[in-house]
Amino acid sequence: MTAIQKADFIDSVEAALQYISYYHPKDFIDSLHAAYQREQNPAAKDAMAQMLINSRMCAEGKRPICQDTGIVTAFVKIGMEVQWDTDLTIQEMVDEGVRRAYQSEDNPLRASIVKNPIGPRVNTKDNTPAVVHVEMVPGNTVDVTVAAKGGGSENKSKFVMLNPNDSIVDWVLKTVPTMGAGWCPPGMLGLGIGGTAEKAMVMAKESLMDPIDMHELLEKGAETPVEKLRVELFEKVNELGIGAQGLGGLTTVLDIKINDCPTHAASLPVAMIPNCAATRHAHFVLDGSGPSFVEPPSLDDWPVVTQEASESVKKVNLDGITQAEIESWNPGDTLLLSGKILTGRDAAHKKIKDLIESGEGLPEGVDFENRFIYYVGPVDPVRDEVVGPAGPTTSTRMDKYSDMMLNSKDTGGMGLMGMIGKAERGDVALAAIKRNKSVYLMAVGGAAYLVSKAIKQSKVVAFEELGMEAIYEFEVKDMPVTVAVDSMGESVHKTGPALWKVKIQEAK
Ligand SMILES: O=C(O)C[C@H](O)C(=O)O
Repeated sequence: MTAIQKADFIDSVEAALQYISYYHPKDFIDSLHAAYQREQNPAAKDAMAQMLINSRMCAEGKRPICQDTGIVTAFVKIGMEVQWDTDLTIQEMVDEGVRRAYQSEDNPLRASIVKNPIGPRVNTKDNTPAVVHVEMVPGNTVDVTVAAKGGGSENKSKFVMLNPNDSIVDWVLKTVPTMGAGWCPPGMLGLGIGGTAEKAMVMAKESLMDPIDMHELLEKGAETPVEKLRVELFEKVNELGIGAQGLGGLTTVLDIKINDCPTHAASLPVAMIPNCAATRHAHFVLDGSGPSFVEPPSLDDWPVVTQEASESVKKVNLDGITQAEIESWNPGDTLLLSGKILTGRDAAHKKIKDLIESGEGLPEGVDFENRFIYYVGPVDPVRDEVVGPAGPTTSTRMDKYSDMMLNSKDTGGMGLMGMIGKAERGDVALAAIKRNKSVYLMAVGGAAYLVSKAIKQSKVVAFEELGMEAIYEFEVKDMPVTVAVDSMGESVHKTGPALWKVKIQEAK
């Protein structure tokens, strides 16, 4: 029998979660770098450059790759000959490891978990609880894989119950374009095929814990039905031309992972969960000899990447920006923003809406008129930081507030001039942008530490009780963004993928 000590388990979970917050897996870096070198769309290539530069910065600075330091998922496989020396359950021990990792004084992570999902969605402040999957297996060790899963990619999970003779490929190729870019491609798609609905989803999630090996599979040649499906989906999903950050390009997925298992004769359950540019998972085994810590990588594992200056870079001062200047920007233009911006995301927008509808109005000192909003929930600062990693959240979730925020004050709106976030805007937002001759700018998701270096001042101006979802005022200098929707309502997230899908087809 092997006795596993509570402290060893908790210490190992804490260390692994800290590790994955700032170290990408090497297989991910190698695969992303190869995709970067292949990429022919300058905008997608620049996005991947920012991700790679950010990744190396995080490895050096030991600060989070993404401001969304995720909801923790743990797969715990307990050997049948294991004995526990603990007064806590597996869930309680994992949660204690999460609490310590996310409340670290040296590298604080972001508390992203809210209680009672249907309201009032109060933040739990310590990022617990984790989602824990426990299994009993033969042997005398405890095998643990932990992952930090961002909300942007998790929100794009899909499930379908196909008929036994339906085409999985057809369903995936129809579904992936509906997922937009909120899952921060390039990443991976994890599929769970078979079992029952819930079994398929767990298989899909667990498949994402495997290292990226598509390059090796292509070299070896696909032999089994699963390998053949992986290769077919890999090639055909990339032929969609969605590209990095949904800007259009050659690489949308770096790998396709598939777990499968027996299922009912009448069923073909298929779950698909994307993993994003912040792919974060680590594996360790406890054998009773003490805690198990993942070996830190060498900085030599990271390629040296520099950003090629784009010809269309425009330095922009948002303080005093004019309507004419906004209307001069074209889709795809690269801007370096300086000046003051306000932040706000899901919870803040709901509060603003409630305050307006109740007639109470905005808090003293909060005025969006002629301002820009940045959809972000930052990590708390540490040491001499102004703010922790602060990359964009998915803008699409705020589409329904576009009229409220963009319409002029004399028509009952907030009079906002522009929005900054990531991923595509839906038709409601595009119409509001066009009607108000506003603009939507895109910052790269998955380059949060790099983006934070452009933030020179930060203060909470409203809704402090919302934690990372409060309204902050940032002062930025040379914050890199791309014009994603211009004042005419043209969206690069529509034109880019459509153009590159054709280019890829023509090049075949
Ligand atoms: O929560 C965040 O900061 C980002 C989120 O993961 C998203 O991609 O929308």
